[in-house]
Amino acid sequence: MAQINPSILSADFARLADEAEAVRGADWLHVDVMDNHFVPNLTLGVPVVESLARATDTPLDCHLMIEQPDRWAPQYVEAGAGSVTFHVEAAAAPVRLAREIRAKGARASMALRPATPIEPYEDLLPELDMVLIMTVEPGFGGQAFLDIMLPKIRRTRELISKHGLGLWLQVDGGVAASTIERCAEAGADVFVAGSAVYSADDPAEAVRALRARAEAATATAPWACRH
Ligand SMILES: O=C(CO)[C@H](O)[C@H](O)COP(=O)(O)O
Repeated sequence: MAQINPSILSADFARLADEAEAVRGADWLHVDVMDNHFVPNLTLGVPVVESLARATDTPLDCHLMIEQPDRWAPQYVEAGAGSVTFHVEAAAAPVRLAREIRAKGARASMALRPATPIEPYEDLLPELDMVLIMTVEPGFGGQAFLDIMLPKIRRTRELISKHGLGLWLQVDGGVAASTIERCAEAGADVFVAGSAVYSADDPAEAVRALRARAEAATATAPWACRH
């Protein structure tokens, strides 16, 4: 089943509880944590995640675009995140970090910037619950989808299948009605969408429409019935 995770980067930060409610029916709420070091933008931190976790029933998928994720990621699990994604480019000890996130009770996920290949990290896959392939340079919403990431999505899906793993494959950046089918056909099954959801008149309906497109595109894919 395709999962749609609206990114609150495109939401009104003064009304986060209402904006979470506006996408009721979404699989997860994608929370972009940026530190103005790993990426040139600054968003929110642990206290906001704690408040948001109390304010919504939708599980939180925290994407840490920060330096020193080894130090900070466990705190996001304690704050209530159900899934925590760290960037492998920033992690000092990714295996230890993934194990710590899982041991604390959350799903562990590794993100790759557009210029980072998946192949060097093949041996890490069994330690993870999800891989996030960035389809824009991380830092800002509303950017154009990078088509040149499609081969990396395909390659990552091949490696997941080769190892017989059930981990999810998430894409983030420029995901919209015009791009989601290509991502799904390439092997993605979890889709982050910010502007495409929050700029819609009815964000909950935008989530349903994106999910229908992704599911139609992957109906015949053998990996698409894992969850
Ligand atoms: O991680 C991100 C940016 O670094 C955002 O989640 C992403 O860009 C979503 O926004 P949009 O769907 O508008 O591209």
